[in-house]
Amino acid sequence: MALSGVKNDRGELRILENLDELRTDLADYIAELSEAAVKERGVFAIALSGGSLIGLMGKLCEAPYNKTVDWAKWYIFWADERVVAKNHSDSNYKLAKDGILSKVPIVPSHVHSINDSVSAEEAADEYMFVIRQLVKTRMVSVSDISDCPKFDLILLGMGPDGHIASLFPNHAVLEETDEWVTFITDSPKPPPERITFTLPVINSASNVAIVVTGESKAEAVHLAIDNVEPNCPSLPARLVQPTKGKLVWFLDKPAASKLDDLQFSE
Ligand SMILES: O=C1O[C@H](COP(=O)(O)O)[C@@H](O)[C@H](O)[C@H]1O
Repeated sequence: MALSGVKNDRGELRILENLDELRTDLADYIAELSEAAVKERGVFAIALSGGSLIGLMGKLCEAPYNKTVDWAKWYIFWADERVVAKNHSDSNYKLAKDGILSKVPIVPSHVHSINDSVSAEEAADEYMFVIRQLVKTRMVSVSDISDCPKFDLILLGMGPDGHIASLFPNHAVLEETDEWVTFITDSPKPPPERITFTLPVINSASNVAIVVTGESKAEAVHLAIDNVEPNCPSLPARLVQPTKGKLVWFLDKPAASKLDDLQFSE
């Protein structure tokens, strides 16, 4: 049985009994947001991450979602990408293509992955340009309080160190507020070269979901969500605070095991 509730200003928590329930709840959540965005705007602009998230989204390729989701209206982006060839096993694009995009009727021209034949800096600049064009045509909305794109949904995973997208703890990239997309060449987790959405873009989204499973991430979940002393100001996951949008955490029980005072109604 799922536990669900709101914790302080850290968003909605959904703690699922097991991975199968988490996969179903996540698929339902994405399908509902897709339907709402298509009804309101005619399109659904979704940004993916890599890592364990993609496997956890797998139910979207199964019934009923494979038939009921309006895939033709999806515009796909990446919240972060490793600067490797698209057919490299480290590529977040390849992970999503093999795991999801090749299994549902997405329009190929709606899939916006990075240019894998240029430097990290050029790839970030080009990606930002592409997003800018799609903001101009309103395929991606624009935030009314910042000049940032407002994605309908940004899906994030979180590493055991609390990193989200390619925003790592204590890294200067956390301070980047001028650009929508930036790059790093010294990622503490290989591969070193990556592009990433910046915090202002993540926090301008209409919806942000952080999907975390496993006991190895329980401490980072506690530091990201609970009122801890001293506060962890540079823990990237704690800096996800959508200005007007909604933040939802999808956790399995091991990932939630170190949270303080869980008082939820079942
Ligand atoms: O390197 C990355 O790691 C994070 C977390 O991955 P996970 O396998 O621990 O879930 C991922 O969200 C990010 O997109 C990826 O580039």
